[in-house]
Amino acid sequence: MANRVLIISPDTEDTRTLRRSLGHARDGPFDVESVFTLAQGVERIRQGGIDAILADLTLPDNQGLACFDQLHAAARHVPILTLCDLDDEADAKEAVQRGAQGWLSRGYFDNYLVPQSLRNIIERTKVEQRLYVAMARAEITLNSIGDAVISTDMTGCVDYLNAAAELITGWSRKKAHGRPIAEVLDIVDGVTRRQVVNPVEYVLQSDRATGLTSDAVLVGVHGKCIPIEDSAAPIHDWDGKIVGAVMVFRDISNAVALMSKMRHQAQHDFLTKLPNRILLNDRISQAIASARRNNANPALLFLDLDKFKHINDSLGHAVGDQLLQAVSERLVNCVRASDTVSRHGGDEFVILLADERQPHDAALAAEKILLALSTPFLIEGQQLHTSTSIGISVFPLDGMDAAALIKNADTAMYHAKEHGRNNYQFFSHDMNTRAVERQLIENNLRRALESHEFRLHYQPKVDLKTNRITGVEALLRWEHPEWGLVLPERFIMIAEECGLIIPIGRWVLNEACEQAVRWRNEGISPVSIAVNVSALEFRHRDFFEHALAILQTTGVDPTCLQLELTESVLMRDVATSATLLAQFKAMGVQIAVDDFGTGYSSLSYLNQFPIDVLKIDQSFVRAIDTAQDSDGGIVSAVIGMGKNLNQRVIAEGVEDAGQFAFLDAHGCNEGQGYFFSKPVNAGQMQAMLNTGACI
Ligand SMILES: Nc1nc2c(ncn2[C@@H]2O[C@H](COP(=O)(O)O[C@H]3[C@@H](O)[C@H](n4cnc5c(=O)[nH]c(N)nc54)O[C@@H]3COP(=O)(O)O)[C@@H](O)[C@H]2O)c(=O)[nH]1
Repeated sequence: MANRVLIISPDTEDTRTLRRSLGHARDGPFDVESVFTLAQGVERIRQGGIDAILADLTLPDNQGLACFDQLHAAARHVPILTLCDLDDEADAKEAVQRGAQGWLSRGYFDNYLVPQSLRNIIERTKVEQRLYVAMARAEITLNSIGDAVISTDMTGCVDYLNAAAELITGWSRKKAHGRPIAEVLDIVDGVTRRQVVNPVEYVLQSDRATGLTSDAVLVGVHGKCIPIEDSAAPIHDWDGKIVGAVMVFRDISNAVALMSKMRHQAQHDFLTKLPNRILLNDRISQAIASARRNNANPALLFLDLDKFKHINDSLGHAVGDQLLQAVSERLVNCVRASDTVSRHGGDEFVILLADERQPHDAALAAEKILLALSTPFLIEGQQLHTSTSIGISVFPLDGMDAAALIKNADTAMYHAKEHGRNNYQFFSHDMNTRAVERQLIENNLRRALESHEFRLHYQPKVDLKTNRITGVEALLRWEHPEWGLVLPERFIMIAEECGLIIPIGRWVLNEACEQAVRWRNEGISPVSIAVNVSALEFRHRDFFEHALAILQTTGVDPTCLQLELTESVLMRDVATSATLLAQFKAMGVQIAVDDFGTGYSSLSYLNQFPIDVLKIDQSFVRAIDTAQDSDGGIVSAVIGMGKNLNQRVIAEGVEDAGQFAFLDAHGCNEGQGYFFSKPVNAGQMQAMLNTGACI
């Protein structure tokens, strides 16, 4: 279809010339219309269909630039060429500044140039129109999509953001414009939270498209962290030269949440929400790997609810399900957060005690569980009683991997069932015996104090030169009504582990002080009584206050009391030990280091403590005259050290005349051991004290 040109001119000659030249144009004629005034021109433009305008700016109803402005306002998207005299082109030039496409000089309306010029400007306008539409389409599309788009120039400064990018980053297009991309897109690693290289920077440097590492997190302007997924690509100009980069990214919070939900579902039991077998296996493998590094003994507890089937069958599955949920809750409350309670299926649960150091800890956990499940469950208004049988396997003794440990804990659980249910059994026979023995002792210890089953025996310490008794060591004995005399080796450690050593230790100190007073009242000259103090007692916050109270109430002379502490007890917290010892020392209480030589104390630290006595451990005394220490080098070294530090040295465990002679010859002050006397009861000790020598 021919292009339609509107001529607006009062000059009929100009109009005729132009009509002729346009009507006979070589590439096809134009449809030409003409009007005389601006008002007529504006009216025609409004009707539409005009492709180009040739306008004289000297019209009867308006002239010059004002005339052009009005015309341009009416025909914003129609190209205009103005007509002017050759010697009066100023307005025509200014009109170009205001939007005209050019001008034609009167008298030079060339038959070839005029149509050619009109065709050019009409074509250019059409191209611009198409470009405008394309840009508008792109803009609308970019602002309608959910993906965020951001582009930069070659310096990495932002020059465009779509609506989604504004929403995710929190930056408006206006504020972001010209800012460095790393400022607008602060991207960190989702796991380490460390800054990652912005993909746009990579693209600008490499001229290559790239994707972001997985786990990328965008930190928005208000610090909100949004997991994102993105890709970035270079923008090239016509010559293929890189001029910037564009990055497309999207908020994947929902996908991440969904994925984590699916992962959780795949690894957890639907009913109880506990970890399932898959997750348990994974945790066991992790615990084993860490146990190899840390020398730990993770343990597995395999639980089967006793008579659960009966409850399920008689009261229905809904009640059974609720019972399983309630049991799960109690189990979780019985263990540490670092342990894993899992449901193995049905009424079976497996618990991983991840960083157990001693198999005994597994027994304690099992007891706690038995106790927790012994309280009835209240479900749908009914009281339900259940119990559990527990099998225990311990790494590495009972298995080197998850499968073996689970299998053996399961086997042990069957033994527990055979033992009458509601109990636990270790897979290993030895451990079972030890656990049972330990439990038995702990249970009996708990009532031993109230039942007055403890006694003190005394062993004399003897001056090696004079053979006179210099003092006694109080040694605890337990007279069990059925087992007879129980030695401390069998129960002291258990008492420490369950905390009973605190009341027992207080009883020992009180009894020793009362005995010293009883002997004094019997007319025996004051004798030094040594009492063993364990780590837990020494560290107890009230240890000093209690000891002071005992000294005051019994009325014993503090200089007659000696506290025996091992090196390891002293070294555990040097500063606290020094302070505490200084307090005792200020009262006149004597301090002895027991089992000297078996610990790892630093001599410079030891020097900080107000020590009166060093007790050479029996193992060194025993080694005299044996292949281990044929010349008694260790013993004589300790004796020499004690002398230099002005401390008395007592040799423990002296059993024969050879040891006695050696110690005496090397200047050891005192000795203690079966060579002089075994520990004896208070009456027998009193008889010796009466004579001053061992009988
Ligand atoms: N915290 C407390 N610990 C206590 C208390 N009473 C004792 N103990 C500690 O228990 C360990 C074992 O004590 P016991 O069975 O009484 O053995 C002592 C002596 O009977 C034994 N001994 C003494 N002479 C000889 C000897 O010639 N040969 C030989 N084989 N054994 C001998 O040595 C034990 C004394 O050891 P020590 O305390 O190191 O002087 C023991 O570690 C006690 O400390 C208590 O009330 N509280």
